[in-house]
Amino acid sequence: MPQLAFEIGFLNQIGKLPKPVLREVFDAWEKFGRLTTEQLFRDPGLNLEALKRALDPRIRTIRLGQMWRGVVLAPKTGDTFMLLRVMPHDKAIAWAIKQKASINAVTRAVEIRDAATLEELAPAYEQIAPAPEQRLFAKVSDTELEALGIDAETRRAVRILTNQEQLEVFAPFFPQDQREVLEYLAAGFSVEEVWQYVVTQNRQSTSEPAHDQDFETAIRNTHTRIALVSAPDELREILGKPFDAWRIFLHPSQHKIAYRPSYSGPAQVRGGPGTGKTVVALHRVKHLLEYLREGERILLTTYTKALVHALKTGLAALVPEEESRGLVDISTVDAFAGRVVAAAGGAARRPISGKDEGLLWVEAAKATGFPGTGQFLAQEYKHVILAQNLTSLEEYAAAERHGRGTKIAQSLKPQVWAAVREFHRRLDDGGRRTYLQTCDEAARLLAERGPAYRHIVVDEAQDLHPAQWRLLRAAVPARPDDLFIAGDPHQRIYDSRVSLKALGISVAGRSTKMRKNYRSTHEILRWSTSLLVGRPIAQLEDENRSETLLGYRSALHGDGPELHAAASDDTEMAALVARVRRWLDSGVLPGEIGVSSRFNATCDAAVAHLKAAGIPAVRLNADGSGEADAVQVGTMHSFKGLEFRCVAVVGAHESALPFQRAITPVEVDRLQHEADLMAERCLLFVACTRARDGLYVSWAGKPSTFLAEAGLL
Ligand SMILES: Nc1ncnc2c1ncn2[C@@H]1O[C@H](COP(=O)(O)OP(=O)(O)OP(=O)(O)O)[C@@H](O)[C@H]1O
Repeated sequence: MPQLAFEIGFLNQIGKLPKPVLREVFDAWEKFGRLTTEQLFRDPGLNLEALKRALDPRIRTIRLGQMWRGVVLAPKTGDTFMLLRVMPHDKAIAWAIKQKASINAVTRAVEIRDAATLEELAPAYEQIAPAPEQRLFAKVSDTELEALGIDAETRRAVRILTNQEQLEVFAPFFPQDQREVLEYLAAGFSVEEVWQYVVTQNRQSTSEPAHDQDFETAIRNTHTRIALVSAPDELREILGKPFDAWRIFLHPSQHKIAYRPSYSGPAQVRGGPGTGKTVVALHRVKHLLEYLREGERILLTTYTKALVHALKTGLAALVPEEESRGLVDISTVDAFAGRVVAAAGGAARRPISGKDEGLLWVEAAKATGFPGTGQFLAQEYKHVILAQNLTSLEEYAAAERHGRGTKIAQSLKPQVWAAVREFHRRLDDGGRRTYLQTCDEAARLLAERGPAYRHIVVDEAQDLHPAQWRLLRAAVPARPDDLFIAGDPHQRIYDSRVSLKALGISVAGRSTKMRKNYRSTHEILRWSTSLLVGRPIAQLEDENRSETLLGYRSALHGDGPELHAAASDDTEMAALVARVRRWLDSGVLPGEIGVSSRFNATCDAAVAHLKAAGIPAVRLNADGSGEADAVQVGTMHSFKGLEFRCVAVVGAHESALPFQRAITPVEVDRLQHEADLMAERCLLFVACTRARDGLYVSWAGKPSTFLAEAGLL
């Protein structure tokens, strides 16, 4: 029976297509399932039309109402058709006649290339190309390229390219699997690495097509880009939830990590923003649920409440069975700690806010006559005393102060310790406790009473403090598949420096890096990445090693970020309103727009201005819930882990980023000063990388120095 499969190019369009056109797609899909191949070709409603000037006679169009057409691959043999794109009539024809379909000889998957555009581009670049040995792929032989699936037609274009920028021009037109190979090679990976990271991933479990026209087999081999839908409800769900493409296509490299039967100990998945770490973490939970024994439970945990909300929604979509999901607790690490302490009947103590904690340190310093600042004490407490779980002056006196930039005399340590005791006393008197103290106590309780979970899956792991890691370590027995950790040190925005290795959590041999971004367009990504390029970022597993964004890339293309320099706060807000209105006018829904700023006050102002202009807008609740069909406005911290179709980053002025009050003065601690600056830079990076299709960055007066330093102005 014939069938209409869906190619990722079409799936990525779904969110932007008018609803009536999607209904037409649904009807067409049904028709493919109902008629014979012969009837399909003769059906006047469908009009499976061959195109006169088509480069590839197999590429045809189908009617989707009066104005729209679907571009379809109609192979000569077999009865599986493939919908590639949906466009208005003229555009569809213009696009369709330029495309060619082929089967990759190595991955055995179907690929589509814009052969006409490649032909058009090549001569101009050939004319300006330097000597062959100076070109981009000069060091890779034809045999090697062929072994990686680069066919002769692509090689002709490849041999002209001189640099990365030129590859970017050609890339969208290359066949998909081949494009990925070329991008990896250009990023400096060896032929062997590309084979391992890319080719073997894309050719998993494939059957050999019988001949070079056997598209039937090749379509079924193309797990990463083609969805075969068997039930109407399944298709309704796909068409109704445009951003859930990941549920259909877990890339093989993601699948391999998420569904590996077992890891012999803690495992880690890392990668830049939007590489699918959260998606992989959710799939890992699904996998672990399959094998969970009676009485066992899973903890899925992260840093912020907003992300907990997103994880709950994501897991509900992936694991529809409520009973199964009931075996997973989803909460922040702090909330988990609170539950452990409460369950043990510990005295109820209110958590103290960061601001009040700072004040308490100032008071403790004053009361004990400590000669330094409250800020120094707070950081010494967090990064040395709590981080290493030091419980006596003797332990503190003997401890290493790794990562601290100020030396302190041995003779001063008793004074530090006296201030710490005073701080504790004041907390006790007020019936208060810091979040990290609660984690510390919970870890101790679990160490006495035994672990609470069989598996723990951690998302956004880069921001957890050693005390939180100790809690997680105590909450799960050291067995295979105990901890699954997803994180990205480039997005470290809270001041926690952790080396998993130093905490006894070794992921050696079980750490995988993902490099392909599925969220943002290449243009947004390249711009945002400039903020961090060349700046050393410590790895999560071992702080003495650096993480890089080498090979990090996106296959999506679109507009680059739009920058706006305003003269005043008011004109900046007026420009924001105008920008949001343009997004809305182009069909973006209010809930698909995020507005982010460094400060709460700027967020409030943005909400007020948007509302005054009649645009629904809400502050993003700490728990991530809230009105779904309004523009979501939140601080950069609260945007962590989330994503929006369009993002406006406002208030990116010199006085806001970096925010001087968040930066420890050099004289208090040099290393801390640098770490704080980096966290502010990462904050801007996090905010910008939440955007899928549209990014807008504005400031009033002078722009943030981060923008100029990164060459982005
Ligand atoms: N294989 C895939 N195919 C298509 N889309 C994908 C795939 N994997 C992930 N995505 C989509 O990419 C986006 C980013 O995924 P996800 O949030 O898991 O990334 P992340 O690495 O956790 O990002 P961040 O670190 O920035 O929070 C999501 O919209 C997700 O649905």
